[in-house]
Amino acid sequence: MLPSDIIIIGAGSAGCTLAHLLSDQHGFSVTLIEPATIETPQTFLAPEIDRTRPARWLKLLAGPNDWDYATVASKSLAGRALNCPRGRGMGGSSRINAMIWFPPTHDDFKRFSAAAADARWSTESLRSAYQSAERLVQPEPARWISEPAQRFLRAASPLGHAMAYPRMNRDGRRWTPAALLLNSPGVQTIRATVDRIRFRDNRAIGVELADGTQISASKQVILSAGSIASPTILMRSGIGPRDGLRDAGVKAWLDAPDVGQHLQDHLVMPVIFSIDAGTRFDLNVSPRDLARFEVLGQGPLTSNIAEAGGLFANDAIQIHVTPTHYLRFPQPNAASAMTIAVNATQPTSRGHVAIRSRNASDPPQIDPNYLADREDVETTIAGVKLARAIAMQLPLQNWIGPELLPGSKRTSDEGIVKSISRYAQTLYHPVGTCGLGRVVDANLSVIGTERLSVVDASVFPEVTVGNPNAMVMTLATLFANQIATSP
Ligand SMILES: Cc1cc2nc3c(=O)[nH]c(=O)nc-3n(C[C@H](O)[C@H](O)[C@H](O)COP(=O)(O)OP(=O)(O)OC[C@H]3O[C@@H](n4cnc5c(N)ncnc54)[C@H](O)[C@@H]3O)c2cc1C
Repeated sequence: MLPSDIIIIGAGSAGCTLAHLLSDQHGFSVTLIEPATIETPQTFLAPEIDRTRPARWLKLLAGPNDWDYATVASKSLAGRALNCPRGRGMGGSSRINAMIWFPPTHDDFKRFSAAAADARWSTESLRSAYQSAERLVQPEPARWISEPAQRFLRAASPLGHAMAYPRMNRDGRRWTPAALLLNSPGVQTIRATVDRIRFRDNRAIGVELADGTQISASKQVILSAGSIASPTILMRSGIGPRDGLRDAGVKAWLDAPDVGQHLQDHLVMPVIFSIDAGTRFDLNVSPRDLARFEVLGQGPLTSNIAEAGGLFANDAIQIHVTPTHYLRFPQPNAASAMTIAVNATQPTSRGHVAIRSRNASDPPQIDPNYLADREDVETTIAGVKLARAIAMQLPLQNWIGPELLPGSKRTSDEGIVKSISRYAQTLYHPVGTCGLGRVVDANLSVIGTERLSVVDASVFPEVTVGNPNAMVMTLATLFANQIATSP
């Protein structure tokens, strides 16, 4: 096989966007490497409808489209280990995510600018890259909003910036950046798992797949395997914290202590209220609603569940509202409920990702170190109180039922903390493990190497205030422009 100009590892949000831009707009030949989904006789049939209908996205988790990682057990979470889903297959985490399109804020851009310390990363350049990404995605406004979310929007508007979230959908159906590759003759896709990156001296020359096959690139290798896998591929390639790598049986040729460090994630606490069974959200829709969806792309099946929310308390708290019991839906016996879920937008706790061995099929150690910093606990408590305050506003107050979680008896801060430690969940936004200014420079090149870049959520210097996917695609767009104009 002739080497292409560029190898991209991982066909997720960043990888698909990059492959499209580098090939179709800038004329590079690209080899894109993405593992096949794990299909078993039991899981083979379900995913197609689950992938199409937004309301069924929770059904995709822990199935063939999910790497289905878990975090280490955490003391601050009452000894719980959390599921850590990551998308697998074309589209990556966009393939299984909640589809919320949340434009990065000006403060997000400022944080990236400061970390890059380079004129090409001005807030104006980032905004322009965002606008290009938005033109690719063409996010859709919500096509249907449940009654709980409608009431939330009216109740919460006086208290902050409440909104119905735009979606990464087309005609009311899930859309992922993998669709950008449907007419990309310059992109050759290989369905395989990358084991490691190959080097000549410190210059990346290609990759080795898990089956031992070697593939070469003549110009560049780009790592876009996401916040969990990208640092582990670097580590298996001998780039990472020397001591940690030695313990895993890998000799570090480049001691890079920050690889895998600074893991940051949004931890979400669901505040759950009972609602009347008549307004219960159900996946078993009527034939009429099924037809509405199939023919018009309208109706309850277009709900992404996390329909609305917004930023509150000077952007310190984000809210996601679902017309469901956050912890039980889509189980058929889940109580009729709505959830006002809250999270600190800029958590200060940091964790890490590490490899346990040299074996690519060994799941990594993931420790987000949630709530290690007291400030994150305080902000989450404030979020729970805010959710309760919103539930007391009209038109929710005279409609909503009793609080199920934390429960109206848990009024003290200690009581709320107990509930947070037992019930808080990942909001699925891990970032920062190959951080800009720490592991990669303003070219997104791995510091100490040549012709190797990381472009995905792992390079975020800080997590975005809102949901990160729009920023991931912004980064890919900025990088594609940089590479096309570099000598
Ligand atoms: C359940 C869920 C819900 C979410 N909801 C939202 C939301 O509503 N809005 C939002 O903005 N964000 C959301 N996110 C987060 C968002 O989807 C991610 O931040 C974003 O997709 C990350 O993009 P990425 O390119 O960094 O990584 P990914 O999209 O995860 O792509 C990484 C790719 O690399 C591949 N890969 C991994 N290892 C290897 C290997 N060894 N060899 C080859 N390929 C490999 C993976 O299979 C994957 O396809 C959600 C995430 C999840 C999991």
